Amino acid sequence: MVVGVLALQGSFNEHIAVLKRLGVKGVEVRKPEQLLNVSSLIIPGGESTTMAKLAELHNLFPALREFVQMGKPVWGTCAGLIFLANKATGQKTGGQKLIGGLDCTVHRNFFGSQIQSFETELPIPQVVAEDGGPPSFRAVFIRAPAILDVGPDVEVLSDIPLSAIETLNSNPAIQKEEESTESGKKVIVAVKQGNLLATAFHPELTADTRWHSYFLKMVPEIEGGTSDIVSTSTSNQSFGTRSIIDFPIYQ
Ligand SMILES: NC(=O)CC[C@H](N)C(=O)O
Repeated sequence: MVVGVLALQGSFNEHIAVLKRLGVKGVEVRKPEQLLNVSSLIIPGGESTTMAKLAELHNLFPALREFVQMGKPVWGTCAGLIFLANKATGQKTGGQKLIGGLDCTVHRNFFGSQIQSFETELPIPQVVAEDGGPPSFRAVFIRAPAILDVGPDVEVLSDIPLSAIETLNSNPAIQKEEESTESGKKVIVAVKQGNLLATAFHPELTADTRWHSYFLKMVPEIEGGTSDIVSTSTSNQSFGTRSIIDFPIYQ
């Protein structure tokens, strides 16, 4: 099995390059039938409105929604996060089509325009951290969205204090959010909900592969993925031949 990367637009090459560095084959997905050949999917950053139009053109929405609903691991980065959200605000007039499945409201371009893009160090979530690795990761936000609220099944992995982003104080969306956020003035930038992972930042643009490794652990078919589950199993079956329902991670 290989990891699919939606390759309509955006930073799909960069994701494929990181997968390659981790010894995993990433393949470009542009047509619905190509989803049948992949175990999981990364939806890259880019421009979610354009991506939605291209997905519509290629008749990808039914297959993408089915892929999500089947419980296959899907990771959306930035525009990919918007694409996976159940609800988006800050959209262009007329809205945009979303795959949905991720129970959250995402605000497009939350941190401002392209020139207000920024990088910052954020603490690495415990589940993503690796032994001996640095305690933080470089989070690259490019005209990024932020998650404003999440449903009960959504686990928050990372958030960011609005006060940390000085240049953004002039952004009306942030000011509004600062007023409405009760304590700590934070917005959410990374979440997990079952088979879905979403990040507002771009790990594929850094040398730190820990977010990709974390996603790969959600993909049982990959050699090395969920290895702790396999090693504690009493089964002698080889990793690659076990059925998906044998893996507790899918429950
Ligand atoms: N880096 C990105 O993916 C930017 C996302 C873009 N602002 C959008 O709304 O789609």
